[in-house]
Amino acid sequence: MADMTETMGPSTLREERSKTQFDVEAMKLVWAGSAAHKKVADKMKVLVANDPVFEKSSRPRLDRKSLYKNSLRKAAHAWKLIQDNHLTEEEASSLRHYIDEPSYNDLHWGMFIPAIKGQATEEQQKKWLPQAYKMSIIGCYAQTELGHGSNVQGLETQAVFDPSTDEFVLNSPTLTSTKWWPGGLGKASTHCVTYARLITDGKDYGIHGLSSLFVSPFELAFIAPIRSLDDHSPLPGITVGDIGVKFGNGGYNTMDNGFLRFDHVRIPRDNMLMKLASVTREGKYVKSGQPKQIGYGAMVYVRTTIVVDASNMLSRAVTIATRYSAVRRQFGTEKGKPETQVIEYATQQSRLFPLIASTYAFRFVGEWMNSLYADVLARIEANDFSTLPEVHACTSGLKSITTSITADGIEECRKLCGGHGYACNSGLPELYAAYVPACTYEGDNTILLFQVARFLMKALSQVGSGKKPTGTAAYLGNIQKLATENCKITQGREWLSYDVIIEAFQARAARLAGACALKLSKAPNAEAAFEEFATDLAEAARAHCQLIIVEKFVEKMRSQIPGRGVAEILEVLCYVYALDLVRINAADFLSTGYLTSKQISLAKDQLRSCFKKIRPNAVALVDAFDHTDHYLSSILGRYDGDVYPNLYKDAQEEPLNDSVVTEGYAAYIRPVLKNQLRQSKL
Ligand SMILES: CCCCCCC/C=C/C(=O)SCCNC(=O)CCNC(=O)[C@H](O)C(C)(C)COP(=O)(O)OP(=O)(O)OC[C@H]1O[C@@H](n2cnc3c(N)ncnc32)[C@H](O)[C@@H]1OP(=O)(O)O
Ligand SMILES: Cc1cc2nc3c(=O)[nH]c(=O)nc-3n(C[C@H](O)[C@H](O)[C@H](O)COP(=O)(O)OP(=O)(O)OC[C@H]3O[C@@H](n4cnc5c(N)ncnc54)[C@H](O)[C@@H]3O)c2cc1C
Repeated sequence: MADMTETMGPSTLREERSKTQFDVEAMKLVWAGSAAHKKVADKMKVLVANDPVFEKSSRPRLDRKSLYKNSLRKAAHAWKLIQDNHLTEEEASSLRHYIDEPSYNDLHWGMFIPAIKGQATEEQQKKWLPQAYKMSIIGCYAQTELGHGSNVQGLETQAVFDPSTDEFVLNSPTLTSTKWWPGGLGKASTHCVTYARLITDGKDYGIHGLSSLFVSPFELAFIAPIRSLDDHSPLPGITVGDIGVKFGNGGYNTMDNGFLRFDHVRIPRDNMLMKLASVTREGKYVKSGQPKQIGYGAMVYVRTTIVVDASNMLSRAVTIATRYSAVRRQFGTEKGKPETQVIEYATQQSRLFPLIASTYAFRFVGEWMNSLYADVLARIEANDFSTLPEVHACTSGLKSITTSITADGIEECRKLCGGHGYACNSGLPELYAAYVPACTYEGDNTILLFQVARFLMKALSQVGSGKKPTGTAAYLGNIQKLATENCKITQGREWLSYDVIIEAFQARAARLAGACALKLSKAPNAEAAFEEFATDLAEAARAHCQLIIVEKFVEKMRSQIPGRGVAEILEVLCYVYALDLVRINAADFLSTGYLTSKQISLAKDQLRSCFKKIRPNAVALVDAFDHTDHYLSSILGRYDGDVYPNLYKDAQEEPLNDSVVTEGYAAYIRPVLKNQLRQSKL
């Protein structure tokens, strides 16, 4: 019998690690953001990995009911741990992160509570937040309906004020007004923040296009109790349930995305979240004076967290693909030598290394996004709403770009792992299934690019009237120069300059946006023209967002980065990130006339030379993400590289192999083999 224990995987990864040219421990700190964050993460990842309740490798084999029940068990166990160990908010959130399973908690903590914080008055917060914090109620965020998701103004659920009882009557007047998709709604939540058209004093305050005196173009938020706090049964007038199985095994199926219908359900007037607007005892609608956009605050918050999370999800996929690419060998046998590691192949590197670079790029833009969000919150507290449009554009655009690249990147990593990547035990199919809805939820990624495009068109029109754009749009103030002066480089090495890179991305973004603005300005109907040139506008928005990511990477590089060789290898990654975008978007750079084909060819040469610098550090660069084997849940991505014995072992544990002769043999195989199908009952 062949020796099943000895393989080259572990020694290969040991050798890879010995080639590292930078201090991995220092890089771990850069990745974590601070020593304090790292300490919390280290504690929580170990706590989760060592607790059998959080086992997850069997997930792809579980049927929906078992999967869901098991996720409820995990959520309950997590809550017990949080209470027993008096975990801080940061620790609790990190614990949930490492449990790595979509659950009602995501919506309760991620949207229900933020919506209350953002849209309830102080009095209302005092009433609802303590209950939510101690989880004596479980909440979700019920905005989307069967008929409308992107078009928030098209929502149909009604909240009609009845002054005779001082109550709102919530109603779902049509099939399409059924709330559809909210996570946690299907089976777990006792309450929801729901969005409805306010009708009071005979006027519909949700309908667009009436006299602006009466119209709030925003649906208003209400807290609706939906299940009994005694026995969890739906309350009178409530029809609620789960919408059914979703994409992939495991994946997002641990979540109870739900449907909900209101049949004239009465809630107290005070359940309307009244920070933005209120309804008086007499039924008079009163605006608070805060900008209407505050009503979309929960979305801004969640989009920020999604940007921050993208690097994490991509880091998992690239860790698996990088380690496995080092372990996997195909072709190239020289006498007496092992076959070539697939990571040596140029095409493998050109697909994999830019994804490692994107992971770091998204990490740094996520860090910046967090600070931008904290800044806008502080300003709003001080009644300064001036940066809200920019923050909305940034969260929308970066959510769109980072989730699209991450979802595609996870799938690319699966392909980089060949056949074994397709097996669930690679961890990649489930990661993709759980992640890919991020391209749709919290705003479809195309729709969100249009928000950026509108912001850019507005900024450009202000430039036209002499106003200087600020923040991420500041470069548009320089559009005259950016639109006329082309790139001057003649040598490949000149590409390795942050100024050259930033100017190239600014010029491309400014030229694309400028061309759109010109087309719109010539059109008789601005809205129709926006639709006609929507594809160009989305391209301009994408270019603007890529510029932001490049700029934030460069900003990081211009800060102090301690640790032997850390700044040096990050610099290479920064160039890989930017130059690969030049390669992918060569058509933009050429068509806008900023670069020549020769300059693009020089950029590709530099990219290739950067890959050579990444190669000896590739495994260490993903080790720096510091993921536990539990969190990765991937045989291909094991830290020790011991892939083949574990793939073999896992196959032995496959339930189909419980019986040597399969259960269906007598009924369905034997009759075929024996030509007895006509006599047998199927
Ligand atoms: C913790 C992680 C948990 C993850 C789990 C996630 C589970 C998923 C949850 C969900 O999916 S919840 C549902 C989310 N739904 C959406 O995202 C819907 C997408 N649609 C929209 O956001 C909006 O409808 C729209 C596309 C932005 C269009 O808005 P609207 O129809 O009102 O028209 P506009 O005229 O375009 O906008 C008016 C005005 O408001 C500004 N604005 C729009 N959104 C925001 C915002 N979020 N913040 C600030 N400002 C906003 C917009 O720029 C316009 O401004 P002006 O041009 O008038 O100045
Ligand atoms: C897993 C998951 C979890 C979710 N959780 C929640 C939740 O907790 N709470 C909640 O309220 N909602 C939730 N949602 C709903 C989600 O927010 C919406 O599905 C999302 O906003 C997209 O809206 P839509 O489904 O209406 O897409 P649609 O708008 O119908 O999009 C369909 C297609 O049409 C295109 N399109 C639409 N309008 C335009 C236009 N004007 N111009 C060009 N193209 C256009 C889109 O780009 C897309 O390609 C969840 C969804 C999913 C998948």
